[in-house]
Amino acid sequence: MAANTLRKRKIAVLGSRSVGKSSLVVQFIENHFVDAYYPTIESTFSKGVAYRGVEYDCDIIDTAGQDEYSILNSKHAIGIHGYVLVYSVTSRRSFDMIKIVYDKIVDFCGKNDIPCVIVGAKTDLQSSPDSRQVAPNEGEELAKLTNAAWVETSAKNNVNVGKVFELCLAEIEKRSPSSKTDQPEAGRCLIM
Ligand SMILES: Nc1nc2c(ncn2[C@@H]2O[C@H](COP(=O)(O)OP(=O)(O)OP(=O)(O)O)[C@@H](O)[C@H]2O)c(=O)[nH]1
Repeated sequence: MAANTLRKRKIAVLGSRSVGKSSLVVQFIENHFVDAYYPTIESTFSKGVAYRGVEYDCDIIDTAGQDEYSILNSKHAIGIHGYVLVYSVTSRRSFDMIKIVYDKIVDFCGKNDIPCVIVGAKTDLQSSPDSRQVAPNEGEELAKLTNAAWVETSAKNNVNVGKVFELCLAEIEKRSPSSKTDQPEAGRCLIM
């Protein structure tokens, strides 16, 4: 029982509407791709993920799409160990939203080293001319700026989907003061 709770990790998936957050999560959890678009309200999925020989019990929270005016829901900051921030490589606007969402998380958590993975989704669409609006090096640059990991994916073709969550666990674990705790930083009380 204690061993299980030690390895519980909560990951929130955030980003603009329709960038492919649910498709990424559904492909990861259920191994299939949904072509239709159903706007998400919020869903939580659980899955065991092995990382470096350790099995983590991950809760993955698929959120409703954000825009610049959305207020960060405290449920998506308190008790969250790591973030997956998704943009579509076919949407410059969704890429610009990543920094806005990241800054909201930083403001909410009161610290600027947040375990996160920035994901450029829908790479299978880049083959049609002019459809790619965000170059890979822009994603990499943003990841450097935010001290995050970065990867491009296609939920449709199941490219790099598992890697997203492995990278997220890596970002969480490298900041973890001790593998003996399951309390995320944002969930702790700070007595001033
Ligand atoms: N070609 C392609 N289409 C994708 C991919 N991922 C998602 N889509 C499509 O993009 C649309 C939106 O995908 P969703 O996964 O619902 O997007 P979302 O970010 O969860 O949307 P919200 O719930 O509104 O925030 C759907 O029609 C998906 O089929 C992908 O990797 N490739």
